[in-house]
Amino acid sequence: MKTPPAHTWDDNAVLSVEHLTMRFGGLVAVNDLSFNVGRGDITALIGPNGAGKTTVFNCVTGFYKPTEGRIVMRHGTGLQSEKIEALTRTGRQFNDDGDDRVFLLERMPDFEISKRAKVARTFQNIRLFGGMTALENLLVAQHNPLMLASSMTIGGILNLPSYRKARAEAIDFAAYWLEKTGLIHRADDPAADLPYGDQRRLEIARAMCTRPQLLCLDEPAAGLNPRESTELNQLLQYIRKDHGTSILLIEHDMGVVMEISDHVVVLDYGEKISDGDPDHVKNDPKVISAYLGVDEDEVAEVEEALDMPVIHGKTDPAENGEGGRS
Ligand SMILES: Nc1ncnc2c1ncn2[C@@H]1O[C@H](COP(=O)(O)OP(=O)(O)OP(=O)(O)O)[C@@H](O)[C@H]1O
Repeated sequence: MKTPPAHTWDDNAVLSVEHLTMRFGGLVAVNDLSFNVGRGDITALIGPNGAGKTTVFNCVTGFYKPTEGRIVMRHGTGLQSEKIEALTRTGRQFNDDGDDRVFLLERMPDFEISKRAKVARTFQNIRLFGGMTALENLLVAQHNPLMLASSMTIGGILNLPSYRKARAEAIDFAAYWLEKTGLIHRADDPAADLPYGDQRRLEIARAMCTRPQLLCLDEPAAGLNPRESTELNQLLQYIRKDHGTSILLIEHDMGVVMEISDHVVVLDYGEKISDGDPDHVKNDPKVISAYLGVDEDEVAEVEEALDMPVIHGKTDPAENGEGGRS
C-alpha cells in the first residue's frame, strides 16, 4: 500500500520548486532548494536577511533564470507527474491540456509566467504607476484581455461593441478589487497620493486583477501599522478562501506569518533549514538559532534568559521588519 504524503502541500501542490540553485558569480544565493506550495494554502517563505528569499521569488516569476533546477506550476489538481516528466523531456514550456496544464517556469519569460501560468507578484519596494489613478493601475493589469477584445487595437480605436463590453467588464472587476481592498473611495486619485498602507493594498488588488492562480507577495506587511497589518491578514484570508488563490509570501513579521500561514519554509544562507506547519517551525531550534545568530545548543539558554519563546508573534527579533541577522 502506498504511504500517504505527510502533508497536503506535498499531495496537491500548485507549485513545486525542485533542486533550485541560483549562483551570482561565486556567490551561491540559493542552493539545491526544494519545497512545495499547496493548492489553496498560504505558504510563507521566511529567513534572516540575505537568506535568498527574494532570489527564489525572482526565479519563480521569471526575473532570473535559475542556474539549475526545475519550477513546476500546475493548474489542475494532483501531482500530474507523468505529464511533467513528459514535458521535461521535450524543450517545451507547457502542455495543452485545457484546465489541467502544467508549466515549467524556469523555461518561460516573465510575461508568459504572468499571462499563461497565472503567477502574479508584488515587490518589496512598491512599483505602482504613481501618476495613474488607482483605477487606471488596475485597468493596466487587465491589458492582456483588453488587447484581445480590441483585436490588437483596431477594435479599440473603432470602439467596437465587443471592446466596449470588455472594457466595462474590466472596470467592474477593478471596482470589485478596489472595494475589497477598501480603496473604492480613492479610485480616481493618483496612486502616488495614497498613504503607504493603501499603496500596498493597491498592489495586491492590481495583482488580483490578472486573475492569478498563485499570488507571490514580497513582504506585504513591511511598514504597516498594527491595524493595517490586521486588515492585510483579513484580505489574504479572503483571497485564499473566496477566490481559491494560493499565496506564497515572504514576510519578516512573525505575527503575520504565524497567524495566517498553513505552511512555513525557512531558508538560511540559501538552504532550507525547516519546512512544516507554523507550530513545527516556530519550535524548531535550527530556525531559532538562525534568527538569533547563535548555535543551536545556545537556544534554550537564550529563551530561558528572555523567559519566553523567541519566535512567537511580537517577541520575535524579526519584528519591525529587521529579519534577524543582517
Ligand atoms: N542580482 C544579484 N547579483 C548578485 N548578488 C545577488 C543578486 N541578488 C541577490 N544577490 C545576493 O544573494 C543573496 C540573497 O539575497 P536575497 O535578496 O535573495 O535575500 P533575502 O532573503 O530576500 O534578503 P532580505 O530579507 O534582506 O530581502 C544575498 O547575498 C544577495 O546579496
